[in-house]
Amino acid sequence: MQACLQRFASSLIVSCQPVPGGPLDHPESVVGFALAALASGAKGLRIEGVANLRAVRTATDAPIIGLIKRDMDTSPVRITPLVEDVIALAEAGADIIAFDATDRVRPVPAAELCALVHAHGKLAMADISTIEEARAAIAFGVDLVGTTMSGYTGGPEPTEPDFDLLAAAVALGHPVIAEGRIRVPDQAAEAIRLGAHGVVVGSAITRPEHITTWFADAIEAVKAGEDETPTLAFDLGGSKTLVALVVGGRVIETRSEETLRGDGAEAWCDRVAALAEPWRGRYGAVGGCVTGVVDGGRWTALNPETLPVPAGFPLADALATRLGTEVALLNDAQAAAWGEYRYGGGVGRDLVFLTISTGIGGGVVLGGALRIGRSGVAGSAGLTRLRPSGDGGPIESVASGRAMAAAVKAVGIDADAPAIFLAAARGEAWAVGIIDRSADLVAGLIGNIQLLFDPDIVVIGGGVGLAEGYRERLELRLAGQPPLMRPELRAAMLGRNAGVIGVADHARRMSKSRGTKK
Ligand SMILES: CC(=O)N[C@H](C=O)[C@@H](O)[C@H](O)[C@H](O)COP(=O)(O)O
Repeated sequence: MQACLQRFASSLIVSCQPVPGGPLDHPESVVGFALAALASGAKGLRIEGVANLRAVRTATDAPIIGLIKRDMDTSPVRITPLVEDVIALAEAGADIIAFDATDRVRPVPAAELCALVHAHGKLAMADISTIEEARAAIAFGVDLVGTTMSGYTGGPEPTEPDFDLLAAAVALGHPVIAEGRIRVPDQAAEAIRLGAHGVVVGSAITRPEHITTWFADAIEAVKAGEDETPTLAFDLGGSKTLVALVVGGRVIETRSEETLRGDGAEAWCDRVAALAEPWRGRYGAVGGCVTGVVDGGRWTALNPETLPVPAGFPLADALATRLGTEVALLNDAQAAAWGEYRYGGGVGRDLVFLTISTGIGGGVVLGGALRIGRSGVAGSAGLTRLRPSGDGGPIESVASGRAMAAAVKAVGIDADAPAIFLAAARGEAWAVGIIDRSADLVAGLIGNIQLLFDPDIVVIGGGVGLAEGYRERLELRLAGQPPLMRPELRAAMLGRNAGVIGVADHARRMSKSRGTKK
């Protein structure tokens, strides 16, 4: 059966699920969608319902993920909840059987469904919504994990795919299928870049009703006066260069590639322009955020280890020449702070944003304004020291993901930050100790930030900041503060896109204010 997995490795799987009750909801259409998809590059299919599955099975021997959806009064679980569903799918010819493996009230334990799938000689795919569910499913033996259920277990439905969950699941070292809200080719490509074993696309290929609504809504929004012209935004970081088309708080398309550290600033600017080239003519304002300080259009490294930017590089001019328009620039953490303030975890509140990631950065938004500072370094929390120099350096050099990895390497353990968190979740003392040390320092930093700015909230982002158990560690350490000085922590909501969303909004504002200046 493992050969079946290989047949769609790094490939597209098309979910052929018509809108229930819609004009295309019958087996003939499902077979039509399936054959059209396979004729055009898809390597696998995802099919709902026994009648559809039987019809498609007769038409092709391509790998099929089968599922049955049910709406039950007793459980919110919809995808293949029952023993009889697994049996029916196996008999109808599914190669892989997908079932909801979310941690919710359910008629049959997910582990039992998994065992039953295996007993029928089929592969088991767990549709999960959190990294804990992924871990649990792998532990009880599933062959594949899918990000299918992320965003569908309560609360408002997101519009973007959950690539943070995908990356975290891939790090578990088990095959992962990227599924849910993948609507444009660049998102499918990004999922593969992040290490997905396969990418399931459904609505954007086989639900004309949904696709039509996306177009119609966009047109209606223009009629209603909302500006739907995309803004071009980019985020040039130490490991990745991301360009995006952004409308309001939505990223509608992205392209990205690795930042080649040795190439130098002129080449990094060339790459931004090359990545944005296919979108020429589609965007209005242009904004970009970068690791390091931007002051008066010039760019300087804050920490050359992140990216060796030459001091005072004329970034605004270099980009304006390549893109043929003015480019509004921000430091990446400041841009993310603004994004979280406008559209994410701290809309409209006085906030300090802290990203605890490879490095540690931050941004301050007070009274509705992003504080850039005299030289552009406002919010650079990772560079602060809790004691005068000579004590082992800035907080970032002890508490960041990179520092944590370096500290364990010094004692002979080879583990990056995600691996350290995994080891801590298994209860390994060395890993718990290193995370605690980081949380001690960052909690001290947050306590000081609260006293300096007294913000409504402190928004925590970054791979380390959002890793399992980290914010709880911070809360625990801050719980003893007197109520007046106790920070209110919030999780960042925009993930990897916070920078481009924030700087796009900043760019729109800058271009409007240029337009109104006579
Ligand atoms: C949450 C849930 O019930 N998802 C279902 C799972 O089979 C389908 O309705 C989705 O269409 C499928 O996951 C593909 O996603 P998208 O249509 O966004 O490309």
